[in-house]
Amino acid sequence: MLRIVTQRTEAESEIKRICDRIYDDQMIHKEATVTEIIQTVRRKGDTALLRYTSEFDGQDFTSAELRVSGSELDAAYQQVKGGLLKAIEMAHQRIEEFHKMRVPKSWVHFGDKDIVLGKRYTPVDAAGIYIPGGKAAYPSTVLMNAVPAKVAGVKKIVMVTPPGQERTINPAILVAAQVAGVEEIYRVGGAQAIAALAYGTETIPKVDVITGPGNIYVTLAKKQVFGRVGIDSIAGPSEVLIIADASANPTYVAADMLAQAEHDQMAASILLTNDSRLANRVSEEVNRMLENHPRRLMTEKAIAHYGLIVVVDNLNTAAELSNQFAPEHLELEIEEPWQLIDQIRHAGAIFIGHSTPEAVGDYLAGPNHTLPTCGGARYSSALGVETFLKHSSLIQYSPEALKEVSGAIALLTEAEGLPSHGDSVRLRLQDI
Ligand SMILES: NC(=O)c1ccc[n+]([C@@H]2O[C@H](COP(=O)([O-])OP(=O)(O)OC[C@H]3O[C@@H](n4cnc5c(N)ncnc54)[C@H](O)[C@@H]3O)[C@@H](O)[C@H]2O)c1
Ligand SMILES: N[C@H](CO)Cc1c[nH]c[nH+]1
Ligand SMILES: [Zn+2]
Repeated sequence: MLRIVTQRTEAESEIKRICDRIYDDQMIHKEATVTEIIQTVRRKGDTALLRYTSEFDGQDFTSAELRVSGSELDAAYQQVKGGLLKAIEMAHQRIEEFHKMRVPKSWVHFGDKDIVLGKRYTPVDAAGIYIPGGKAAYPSTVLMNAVPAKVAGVKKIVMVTPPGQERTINPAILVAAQVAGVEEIYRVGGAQAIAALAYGTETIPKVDVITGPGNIYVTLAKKQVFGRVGIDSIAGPSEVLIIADASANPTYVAADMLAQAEHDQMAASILLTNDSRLANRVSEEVNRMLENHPRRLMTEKAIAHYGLIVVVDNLNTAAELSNQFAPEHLELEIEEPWQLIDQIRHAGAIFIGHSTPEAVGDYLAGPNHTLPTCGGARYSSALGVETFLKHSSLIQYSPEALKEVSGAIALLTEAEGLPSHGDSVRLRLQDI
C-alpha cells in the first residue's frame, strides 16, 4: 500500500505530484465550486451561508443562531473535564510565551542632517480565524490562531468553525477560545465561512486578515479572497516528510506518518531514507497500524494516494528531495540531525531528533502549527504575530537634507516625465 521508490527520477516526479495535489487537474472543478460559493455568499449574505451549511454540514438554523451564545460558552466549561482544561491552559501558556519572544518592534533611525527613517508596526483592526471542524475538532488550532492575534494587539477577533451534530460546536473548542480571549464565534465552515469573513454578511463582520488551516475547499477559498483580505498562507491538507537513517525506530516513523495521514484523505506522508531495511520495516508497520486504526478508511486513502517511501543513496540526496517538496513538517530522525540542518532550505517546521514527534509541535511546544503546505514553505512561513501586523514606513527630511537630494530628484522626475513631482520639491527649495 505504501509505495517504495528507489529511482531518483521517479521519486522526483512523485514528490512533485504529491506537492501539487491541490492544484491537480482533478481539483479544477473544486476551484469552480469554491468560486461559485464565494460569489453567492457575496451577493446573498446570510441566506447563502445558511443554505450551504445545510447542504455541506447537514445543519439547519436561522441567522440569529449563527453566533454561539454566551450561555453555550458558559456551558462548554461544564463539559470539559479538569484534566483537559489544564492541558488547554498549559498549551496556551507555552504558545503565548513563544509568540511573545520575537514581536516585531517599531523602530526609528536618526541619520545625517536630521533625516529620520523607520518602521511603525500596527495590528489589523479585525482578524478572522478559521478553525477546521469537518473530520476532527481542533482546540489546539484555536490557540495557535488566537494567541498570535492577541499578542499582536488585534482588537476584534472573529472565529468561525463548522457546526457538528445538532448544530453544536465541540466544547473543547469553545473553552480554548475563551482561554485565548475570543468570544465572537460563528458556527459556519468551509468556503462559505471564508467568503463571509472576506465580504461580510448581515451577521458576520468583514475582517482584514483571515488565518487558519482547512481542507481543500477552505484553502482554495482563502486563495481566492486573497487581495480583498490578507491571509496567512496556503495552510491546507497536512503533510510530513521524514528523513530517517538506520538509527531510526521504524515504529516511531510509521506512527508519525499516520499522525499526518489521519487528518485528511489528502494529507501527505513521505519517508526518505538511506536504509532499505528501514524502508521495508516502516511499510510493514504502517500496514499493521492501519488494521486497527479508528479512522482507517480516510487514513488508508491518504497513504495510498499521497504516501511514499523513497530509498536514497545518501542523506544529501534526501535533503535535496526534501527541499523540492518544501514540507509543512520535516522530521530529522537521523543520528546527527544538526549536521543536516544547513542543507534544509524550505520547511514550515523542523522536528529534530528521535524524541521529537511532530505531535509535540501540534499541541504545545510553542511554535505555531498553522504552517504552509503544498509547496508554500518555499516562499512563506508559519503563522505568527507578524501575520496580524503591518508596518508603515516613517520618513522625515529636514530642509537641509531636502536641498541635498533635490538635484537627483529633479533628474529622476524628468526621466519619468512627472513634472508635478519635480515641482513639489522645487517649490519648497524656494522657501529654504
Ligand atoms: N496546515 C495546517 O497548519 C493544518 C493544521 C490543522 C489541520 N489542517 C488540515 O485542515 C483540514 C481540516 O479539514 P476538515 O475537513 O476536517 O475540516 P474543514 O473545517 O477544513 O472543512 C470542513 C468544511 O468543508 C466543507 N465541505 C465539505 N465537503 C464539501 C463539498 N463537497 N463541497 C463544498 N464544501 C465542502 C464543509 O462546509 C465543511 O464545513 C485537514 O486537511 C487537515 O489536514 C492543516
Ligand atoms: N498537524 C496539524 C497541522 O498540519 C496540526 C494539528 C492539530 N491537531 C493535531 N494536529
Ligand atoms: Zn497533526
